[in-house]
Amino acid sequence: DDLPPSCSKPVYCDSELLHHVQTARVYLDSKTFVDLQMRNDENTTLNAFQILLNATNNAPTVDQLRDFVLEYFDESSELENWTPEDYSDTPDFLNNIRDVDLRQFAKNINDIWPTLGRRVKPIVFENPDRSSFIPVSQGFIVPGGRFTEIYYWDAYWIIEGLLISGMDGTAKGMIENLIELLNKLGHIPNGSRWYYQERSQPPLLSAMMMRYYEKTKDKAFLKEHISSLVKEMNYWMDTQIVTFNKDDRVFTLLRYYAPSSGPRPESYFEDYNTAQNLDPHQDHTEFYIDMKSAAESGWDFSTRWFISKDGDNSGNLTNIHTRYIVPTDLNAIFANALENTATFYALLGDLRKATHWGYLAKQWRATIEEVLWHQEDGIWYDYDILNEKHRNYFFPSNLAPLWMLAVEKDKIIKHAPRVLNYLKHSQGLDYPGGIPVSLSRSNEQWDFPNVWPPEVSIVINGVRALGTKEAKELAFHLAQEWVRICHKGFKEYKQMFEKYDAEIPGSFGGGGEYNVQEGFGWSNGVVLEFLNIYGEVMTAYDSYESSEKLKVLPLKAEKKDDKQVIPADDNESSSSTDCSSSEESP
Ligand SMILES: OC[C@H]1O[C@H](O[C@H]2O[C@H](CO)[C@@H](O)[C@H](O)[C@H]2O)[C@H](O)[C@@H](O)[C@@H]1O
Repeated sequence: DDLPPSCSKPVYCDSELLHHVQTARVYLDSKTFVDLQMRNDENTTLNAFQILLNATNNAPTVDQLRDFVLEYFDESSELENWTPEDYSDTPDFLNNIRDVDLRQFAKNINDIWPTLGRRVKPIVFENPDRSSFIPVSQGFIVPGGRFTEIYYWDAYWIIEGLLISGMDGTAKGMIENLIELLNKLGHIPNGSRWYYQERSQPPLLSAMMMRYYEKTKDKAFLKEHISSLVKEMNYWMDTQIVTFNKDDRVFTLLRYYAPSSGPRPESYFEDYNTAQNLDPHQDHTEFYIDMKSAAESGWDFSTRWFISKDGDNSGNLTNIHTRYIVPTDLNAIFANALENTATFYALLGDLRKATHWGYLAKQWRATIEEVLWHQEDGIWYDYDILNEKHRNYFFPSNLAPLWMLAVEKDKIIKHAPRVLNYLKHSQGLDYPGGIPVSLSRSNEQWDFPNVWPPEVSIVINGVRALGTKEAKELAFHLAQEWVRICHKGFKEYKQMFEKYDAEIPGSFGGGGEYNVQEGFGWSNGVVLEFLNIYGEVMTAYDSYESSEKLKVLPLKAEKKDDKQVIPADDNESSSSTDCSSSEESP
């Protein structure tokens, strides 16, 4: 076929070497091999492997493969630990958290940042062809565990947390790295590894820039990078656009689509084996594209991307058809990015361009309303363009148009009671361990019972955006529940996890193709986000003891106008707090 391989580095993406090492399961986690550095240049490595193939009649044993890998690859990391210069163990925001236990929890989370700080070793810049790491100039915060590189959409929640911790320079460096990757590859890859080259992740770059600008008012930085932000928007419009029918009308929106040949290199064994279970009429290349497109969504993997013969979400990975699903979150993020671009141009004084992007943003919001809004259920759903119907399943991403303010203000007011009603009856709020990412128990990691912190953030900020008293109370309640769940887990395991278990409060999630990871960038960002918004009124416990503690702790900083403080029914301390609210962008 004419498709490019997963990347332009054969050792890591497209070679007999990759195929043999990964299918022989030399390492239990497929990512381990593609993260190794070569001791020699690429040709020397590939030629040496060819000699081994010739000597073994193309069938090297696992031991021979293991010996080869040990001889030609090096397990040392491309990265060195890095303590960000702007890290402080006593950041100001701690003073705004009234509850003593939560204040300590926030401090513990803040203290995790330096443990996740990394920068690329100078040797990788000197020998960039010996590694799968795409070097970047600034230090950065990694998600944690096996994820020792930059991840595109993780960076959004990490940056939110960094800004709260007063680490504006580190947040800026994270954005600079993403822009460096964008300018090198023409788009931002899934992560800073070559094997992620041919796919991206949810396009949150401009939202990151907006968060950074709101905090710092750094117009010079905006001016320097506005053309890169536009470049990214054009990349998505050039490559991911899809035209489809709904109710005999033609619409255009974005979908995830990541065409390249072969299995995902970092999960080669898993994809290759799943492909052996495809029906004889199913095309392996198409299957690999849909797997990579799902990875591009960040939801790898989920029944969200399954379309069975009956047009529902049943089945397994062999039913994956990501490219035929128009996602709520992707289009909401994109509408927000269009609006941000308009705002940025207005700030920079270019009103002609501001008008152009603002017009596109309005169009995108109108299409979201026409295509994704489900009139009877009162919520936004993904749309199946194969079967021309909504995918009426509960996902936190159903709230993404609100989170990203991709809904016109008058529509928000109109929809608010129905959205709240939908949520209450969705069963998505019925679990003690948080809001599950779906209600389908599929054993995939982006399905029940897993709770993913960024999705919790999407729901809660989506509910906040509804703006009614009832919505504000629900948002506070959900945020407090979530912080308490993470606090419980932290006390028990001394860890923040990448995902949690909706059925067991504070416990980690599972399923999918790798063990649960600790660290964890976005989980830390989301807890800090809620403590920053509600720190004055949120409590770690309902007990008398903690409300007593709460009363005696003085607040150092004055109450800020830009915080939305919600009195909660179950929180007596909040009854004396003034209620203020403001329209905040997401
Ligand atoms: O190695 C398997 C997959 O791992 C990543 O996905 C998961 O971790 C990412 C980092 O936290 C996160 O962004 C993603 O949402 C998770 O599902 C990677 O992004 C995938 O592309 C990769 O195949």
